[in-house]
Amino acid sequence: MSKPTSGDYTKTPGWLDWFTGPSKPRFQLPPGSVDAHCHVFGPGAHFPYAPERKYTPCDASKEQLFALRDHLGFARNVIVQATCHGADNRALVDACLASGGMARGVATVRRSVTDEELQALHEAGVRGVRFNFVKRLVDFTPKDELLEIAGRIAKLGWHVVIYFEAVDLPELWDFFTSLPTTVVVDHMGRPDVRLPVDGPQFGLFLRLMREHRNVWCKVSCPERLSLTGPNALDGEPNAYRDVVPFARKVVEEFPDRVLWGTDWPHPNLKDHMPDDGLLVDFIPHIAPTPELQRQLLVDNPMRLYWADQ
Ligand SMILES: O=C(O)c1cc(C(=O)O)oc(=O)c1
Repeated sequence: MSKPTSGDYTKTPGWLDWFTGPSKPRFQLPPGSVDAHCHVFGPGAHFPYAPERKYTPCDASKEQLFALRDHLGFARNVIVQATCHGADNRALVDACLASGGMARGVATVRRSVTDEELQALHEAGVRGVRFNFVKRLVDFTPKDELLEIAGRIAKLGWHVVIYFEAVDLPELWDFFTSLPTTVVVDHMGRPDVRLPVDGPQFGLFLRLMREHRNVWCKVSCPERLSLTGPNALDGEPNAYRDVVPFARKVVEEFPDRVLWGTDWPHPNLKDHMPDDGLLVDFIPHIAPTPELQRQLLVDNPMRLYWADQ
């Protein structure tokens, strides 16, 4: 793959660029698989980063994303608006439009968005909005504003993607369970994987999914959640073993409400940048049967993002 650039921007100190030589996965993805969580960053020279951003990344263009898709063997992408672009969805829309229908988007919008703008996003391929509660990534948005947005996008048949840390779930529970749409949780609600999979913290998340059948989960980002690895580098076939029991529990209990994505280009990783080919090799550890793999990678994302097909 071509190398990451950063144009006139100065990257956040310590920023790790995405890995330019991903291996070919050993795991053969089912035909039609969807990478249901990835981002584009800029390029900043065409699509400036938002003034209110909390980090400045290296660029990660649509061409580089689509090259990775083809290399890994995915058919489609769901591109999630990254916080470094704030509520300016131009890079996301540009990527969706350039994909020939093979990418859908999840946008970030403010209360001031007009119905015409929402309609234009829909036509570009946007099917959801993201509400972010991770304090190191965004400033607080009042819940009444988010509820108003949720009510408006529900009419378009869109869903809400939520990103939060496990310790904040008790406080956010009432808000999440009041949302009128399908709700997709990013990165399993970021559990602390040192705690037991059947303990109270992850138990609360499982309860959210058990009691609320509109809640879905991305069983993604083992590279963020893992504390003991081993990392997906240097041909490691069994990466991030400490995350496996958590993801596998969710896949096996809720096989029709799970999604998977690479999270490329992996913003804000601090200690290593994974080989995306080896990340794909993580999938059969959490979805061990062909049936579970097909649901996770094809049937579920197609139902949510390409419902018209
Ligand atoms: O944990 C993160 O730093 C992170 C950031 C973003 C974003 O900036 O949008 O998205 C993700 O999925 C994860």
